[in-house]
Amino acid sequence: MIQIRNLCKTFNKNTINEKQVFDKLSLDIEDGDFVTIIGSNGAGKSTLLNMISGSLDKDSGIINIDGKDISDLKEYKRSKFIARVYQDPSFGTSPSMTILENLSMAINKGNRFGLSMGVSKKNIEYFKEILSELSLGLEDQLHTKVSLLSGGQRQALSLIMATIKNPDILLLDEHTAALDPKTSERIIELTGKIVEKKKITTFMITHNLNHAISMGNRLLMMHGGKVVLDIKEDEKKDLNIDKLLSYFEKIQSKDALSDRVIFS
Ligand SMILES: Nc1ncnc2c1ncn2[C@@H]1O[C@H](COP(=O)(O)OP(=O)(O)OP(=O)(O)O)[C@@H](O)[C@H]1O
Repeated sequence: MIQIRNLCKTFNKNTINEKQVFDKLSLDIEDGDFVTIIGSNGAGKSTLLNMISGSLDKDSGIINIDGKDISDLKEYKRSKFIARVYQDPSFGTSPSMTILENLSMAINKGNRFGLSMGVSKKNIEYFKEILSELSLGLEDQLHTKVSLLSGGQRQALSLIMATIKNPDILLLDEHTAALDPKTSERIIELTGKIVEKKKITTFMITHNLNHAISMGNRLLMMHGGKVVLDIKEDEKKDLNIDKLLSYFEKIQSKDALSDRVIFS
């Protein structure tokens, strides 16, 4: 279980650019939850994932995972159990290396041995098996440099690399936003399959409301550094775009109302 308690984060403190993103944010996530996160620009979605992954330090607060506070643990230590896929397909892979080398590196992550240890005959067979499930023909291109792959192929590879060692937590930050609609659907489908098979606790930021509704068992809407909507299980199954848009409108009208109060 992930317990976030009283998380505070302000960028550029005591400067003209000071920006408070979180003021005592608290959130509980159950093991195996697949949480989709939506919200306006600047709502704090990426900052939340950055603080869970450790790429950003907290100001104060606690991030407990299975009862242990990890909020002071360095990012590289957290990466043993937290995996991440970014919006840019080039982030998760090494373009100058081959598919085989990338996968070998991923399967060796955290080991003290060089990547050659991962290039065993057994692993090659395993890599071919997982790649063939993608139906992208990558299993026959093990020696192809990743820089020659399309964005969708690279993102599929990034997902496989991120999850090959069965992380406890998977952070997806708009990981299909840079892909064309058809490829985006394929990567979403692959995401669903991997998460279901490996039972990984997953956070997926998306601006695609269809994906936010169709994927996962829980939906969070963030606004101004707060979780303003938290829809779980059965309620989420009943959700549709119209309902979600009406929630958005309510929140925006609340904002307009508070602006009016401030300026009146
Ligand atoms: N490294 C940083 N330095 C200064 N301000 C930052 C930094 N990272 C984020 N912010 C600010 O914090 C706020 C939240 O940003 P964040 O990227 O978390 O929003 P988001 O909900 O992911 O938005 P988007 O949908 O646009 O990606 C924004 O106002 C942003 O400008």
